[in-house]
Amino acid sequence: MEINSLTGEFVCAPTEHAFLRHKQEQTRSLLGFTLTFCTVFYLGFFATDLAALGWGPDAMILLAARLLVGLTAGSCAWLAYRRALSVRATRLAASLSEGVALACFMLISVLRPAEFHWHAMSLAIMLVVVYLYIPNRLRYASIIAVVTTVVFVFLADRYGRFTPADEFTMGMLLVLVNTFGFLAARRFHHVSREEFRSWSVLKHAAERDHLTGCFNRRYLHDHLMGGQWIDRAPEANCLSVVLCDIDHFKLINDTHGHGDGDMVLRGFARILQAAIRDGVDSVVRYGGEEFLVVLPGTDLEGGMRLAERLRVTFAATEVVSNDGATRLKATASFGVASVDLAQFSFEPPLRRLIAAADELMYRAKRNGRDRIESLQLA
Ligand SMILES: Nc1nc2c(ncn2[C@@H]2O[C@H](COP(=O)(O)OP(=O)(O)OP(=O)(O)O)[C@@H](O)[C@H]2O)c(=O)[nH]1
Repeated sequence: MEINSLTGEFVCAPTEHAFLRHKQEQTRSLLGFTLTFCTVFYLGFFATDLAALGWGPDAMILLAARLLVGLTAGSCAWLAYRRALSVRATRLAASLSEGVALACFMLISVLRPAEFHWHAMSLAIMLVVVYLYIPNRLRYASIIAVVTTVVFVFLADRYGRFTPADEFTMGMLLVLVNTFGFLAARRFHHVSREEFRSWSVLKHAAERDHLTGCFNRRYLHDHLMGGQWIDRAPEANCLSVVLCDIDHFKLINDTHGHGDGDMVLRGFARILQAAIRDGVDSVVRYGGEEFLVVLPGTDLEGGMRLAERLRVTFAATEVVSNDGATRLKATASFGVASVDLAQFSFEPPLRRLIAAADELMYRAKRNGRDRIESLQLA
């Protein structure tokens, strides 16, 4: 999870995407709040246009410009609050509001040329808001801020009444604001990603089994038992589970040692994880050498097909021992239970399915091991 020191983003695109999705709710509400705040102030500052220009055609032009900013930023704020905007749409709303507000600011500066000193200070404050308060990608915020600064300096040179010393001071001020804004924003992006990295490590440690990388019992109880498996397949009309247990595992431990036993466990877990659908199915280390596979949207036939594939693959797989000298082979027994969710009145179904699959798995053991027993729950 490396972070790019210039952009403040994760180098790995899927990690960056996961981070943005994780933060999206917070980003949307921050965007809504900041744009509302900016809209109120932008409109309120019409009072300064009146003070400078009085009621007249120029003041009316600026009123129209300020209303346009209010309309754009206000609509984007409303969308951010009310609609589940995507990451891309949120950035577009931020960039659009910034672009319109800064373009109107240029118009204000040109129509009030006597106050370019004040405009330079106002621009400095607006750039801080662009870099730090309106949530946007750092590279977009930087481009908007730098382009605005260049246009403003050009207009100040053309319409402002500056001495060369004033012009130099204003240029230095704007360079300072852009540099400070960029560095502070980059630091903020970096820190929030570091937080996400720590959170991900803790989450992984809390939910996963250290030896095999499969989900642990805590995850099963906290996330799957409560019915959250449905989030992974909202359209599912059936649910299956496969409970699998390595045969005579104690013998492997006793013959080859716990280290080699661990290698067999890891090898089995790898086969299970490679066989499931990413983001839909879950593999849980249920006990010592017992694993549970939860399959939302898979019927009994699908569950049995998967179990057969797992059985054959594991039986054919040789696990190399820790010292590389021995090739270990093992088999596993499987219990497959399935339920048609439309016909099932017991809540929650997963608990019942696991109990049934456990019974079936022990039946497979009694009937000779390296086999599958299955049942459709009525
Ligand atoms: N190496 C290793 N062994 C474990 C781990 N967790 C549990 N075990 C061992 O797994 C073995 C399970 O043995 P049993 O429950 O008797 O089952 P079995 O020998 O597989 O026999 P059947 O299930 O009836 O085929 C025990 O010896 C446990 O000590 C682990 O993380 N690593």
